[in-house]
Amino acid sequence: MKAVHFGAGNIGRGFIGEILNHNGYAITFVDVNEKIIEALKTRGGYTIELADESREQIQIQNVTGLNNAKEANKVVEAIVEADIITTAIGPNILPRIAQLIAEGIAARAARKINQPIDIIACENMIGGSTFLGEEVKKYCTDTAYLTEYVGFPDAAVDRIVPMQQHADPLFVQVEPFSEWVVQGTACKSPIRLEGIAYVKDLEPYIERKLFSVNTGHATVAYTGALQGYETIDEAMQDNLVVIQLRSVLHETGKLLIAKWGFDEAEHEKYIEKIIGRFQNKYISDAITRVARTPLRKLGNHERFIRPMVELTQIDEMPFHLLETIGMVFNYFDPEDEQCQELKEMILKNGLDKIIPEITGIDNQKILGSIKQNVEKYAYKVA
Ligand SMILES: NC(=O)C1=CN([C@@H]2O[C@H](COP(=O)(O)OP(=O)(O)OC[C@H]3O[C@@H](n4cnc5c(N)ncnc54)[C@H](O)[C@@H]3O)[C@@H](O)[C@H]2O)C=CC1
Ligand SMILES: O=P(O)(O)OC[C@H]1O[C@](O)(CO)[C@@H](O)[C@@H]1O
Repeated sequence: MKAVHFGAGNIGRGFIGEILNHNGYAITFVDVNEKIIEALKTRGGYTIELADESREQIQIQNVTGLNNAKEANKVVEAIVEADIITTAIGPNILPRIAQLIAEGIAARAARKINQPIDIIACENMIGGSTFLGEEVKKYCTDTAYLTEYVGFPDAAVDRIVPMQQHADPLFVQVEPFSEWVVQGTACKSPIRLEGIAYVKDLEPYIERKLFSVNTGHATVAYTGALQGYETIDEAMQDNLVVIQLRSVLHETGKLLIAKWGFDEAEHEKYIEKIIGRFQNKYISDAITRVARTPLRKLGNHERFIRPMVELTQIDEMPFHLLETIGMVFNYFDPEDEQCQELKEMILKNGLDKIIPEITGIDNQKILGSIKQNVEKYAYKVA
């Protein structure tokens, strides 16, 4: 059994690789990072370590790598031979790999491969695989083959894998918790992997994960940055940060319970578990990683804007989410291109123009509340 996985980064090696390998797959990782790809090619394996007191190590074997910038033809061949394709590359990068995936699918069609295949995007994003499917379709001439034999089931992937700084470029330390949920009804292949929960309706799961784990983690990052911290563990020792986190999670919790009928007591436990995960003393996670690409995180369907807007639609005013949104607009990491872009947009066009542009909101009352909070936290952009 063969898998092709795009993105040999933290979650790719630290979680997707583990599940695929556990199910007996030989994995071809596809990435543009030459150092990682070379190491995968020469060593054919790597180590995952659990970030808890056990420090348990899991050996991943039977892997190799391909550099899509230099070995596109080989990637096409790997897609022809694959039984499953996965990605963990970043939502913004998905359109950049769509053409190559389309070429691989065209090659499968030309060789009359009638074994259906699923392509699962494991990104922090609602509808990630569906989005990738639409991008791939733009490059497909034989859309009938695509429709019949290729599935793009959406997925929610949950495991905190921080930035890795080890002498071994492949070694990856991960939190012990993990969860991978896939929309089973959208699968074209009969393959079912151990370690993946296949569900009929993914929406409640992806929203619960994105609006709790990711909204929460990002809240810690932006509130922590405001307080001058550099790591999540530092920030989590500050009561003000934890109070903001808990308040935001109770706001999104209210929405999730009202919208999807999650049990209130169970959701409370879910929130507390997440807070415990952020407090993991065996992980030191950079605020810059969790707060990265703020323009993307301010998008209409993303972790802050969507729950905030939906809460207003059920007559709730999410003051804490609005505060965090104010902080995101003011967050600045000189190494992050999107921070630079956001800062330039604010300085050049002003808040009244850019807030609706970035968030996709047209409700004047909500726009006014956002502006108020951006101004309240205007500590860097001035
Ligand atoms: N790290 C985490 O804890 C989790 C991350 N995710 C999601 O997984 C995705 C990846 O995140 P990470 O693994 O943290 O990021 P990462 O930066 O560690 O990995 C991304 C990989 O994609 C590669 N890449 C970038 N552009 C490429 C291109 N054009 N072609 C081929 N490869 C390319 C990079 O070289 C890198 O190795 C994101 O969408 C993130 O939201 C989801 C759940 C957990
Ligand atoms: O900014 P992105 O790409 O969503 O990735 C960062 C996120 O990944 C995670 O580590 C796991 O989902 C979160 O805790 C964090 O918010």
